[in-house]
Amino acid sequence: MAQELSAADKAKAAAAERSVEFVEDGMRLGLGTGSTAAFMVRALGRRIREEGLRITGVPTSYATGQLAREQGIDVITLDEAGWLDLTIDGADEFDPRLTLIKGGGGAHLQEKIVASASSRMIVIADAGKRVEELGAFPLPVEVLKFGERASEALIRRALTVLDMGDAEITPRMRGAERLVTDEGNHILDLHLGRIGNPRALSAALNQVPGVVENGLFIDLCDTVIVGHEDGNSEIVSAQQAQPAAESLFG
Ligand SMILES: O=C(CO)[C@H](O)[C@H](O)COP(=O)(O)O
Repeated sequence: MAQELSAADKAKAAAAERSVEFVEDGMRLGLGTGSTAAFMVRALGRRIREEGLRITGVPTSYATGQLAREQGIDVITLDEAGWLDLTIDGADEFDPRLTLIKGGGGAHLQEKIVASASSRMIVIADAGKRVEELGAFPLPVEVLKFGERASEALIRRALTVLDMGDAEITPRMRGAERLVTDEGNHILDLHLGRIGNPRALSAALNQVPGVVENGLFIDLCDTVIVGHEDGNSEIVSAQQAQPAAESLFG
């Protein structure tokens, strides 16, 4: 017997189900990571089994890759795909410009590379992820293990220059151990409260030697599908959206 979904999962499932309506036969897809993205991967699996949908998928984490294979998706690497038609992923926060904080699941590095190699990025989220200003959710920064304390000190200096010097910085843990990302790195979470200028912050963080990537996604997402607990979903478009692939260098 199918298990009854919690209210929160109903909202995630509603967004995920709507998102796979954007998927067409033959597409090369970026497959996001997290609990909402997992609903999307399962919904794709259903379309493959029921409609014979043919797609190839590039997962953004080891976990998503495993689930995608179980669902019958033809999994390839990003380098094999070369270019992606669409990436569908979750997010931890999105603001009215559809700037995102991602990386709650520790996968934002691969997620950002995949989204940046896609013609389009659609985010699926429950309504609780919608904010007027980013920053209540801690901003993940992936750092090399080598010289991590030195990198953290420079991150602190960058935050101070940007008037956020008081922010707490905490190491991402998994139980009693440091979380190690799929790329073998650590994550530092920045507890900022509010991020006045995401672009300046992202640029400053990525200047620090040892920082691999931060969890701000700027001008990458053009559409958010918000799922609601009653099973309905709503499409939110950015006022000034750019195709994902054009956002970095025009
Ligand atoms: O960025 C992510 C993983 O790195 C996730 O997409 C984000 O954390 C949202 O996860 P969930 O759908 O479980 O709330």
